[in-house]
Amino acid sequence: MSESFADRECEACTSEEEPLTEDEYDEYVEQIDDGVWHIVDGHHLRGKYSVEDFRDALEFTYEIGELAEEEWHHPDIHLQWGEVTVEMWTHKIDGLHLTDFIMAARMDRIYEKYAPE
Ligand SMILES: C[C@H](O)[C@H](O)[C@H]1CNC2=NC(N)=NC(=O)C2=N1
Repeated sequence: MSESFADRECEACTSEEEPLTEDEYDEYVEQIDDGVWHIVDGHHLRGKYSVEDFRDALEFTYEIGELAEEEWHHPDIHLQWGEVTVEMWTHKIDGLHLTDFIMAARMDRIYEKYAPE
């Protein structure tokens, strides 16, 4: 079985790289296709996570932030009672990179302990 995206290393990207093509991101999104993530305008990933309340949203957001700092790859995060919405793309190339999908898979792994019963 191919290595899961959550276990892959984030690849540092350079501004010389091109954003992923539609064929590439349609293939990659299958690896994280869990009802959370969708591709928006071929430009970024949007993930909507349901959580119990505001406290869980805050704690989940903090853990995502720590991951972003570790990997030096940062999402936009919208935090509200019971839901955290994440938007992920690579600023340097103004589009999607493999790293964005790896980060999404890592966030899904963090989410496992925040998913409501
Ligand atoms: C200077 C530049 O912002 C940094 O190299 C990092 C910071 N975090 C980042 N996060 C994301 N999503 N894309 C980037 O290109 C990026 N670049």
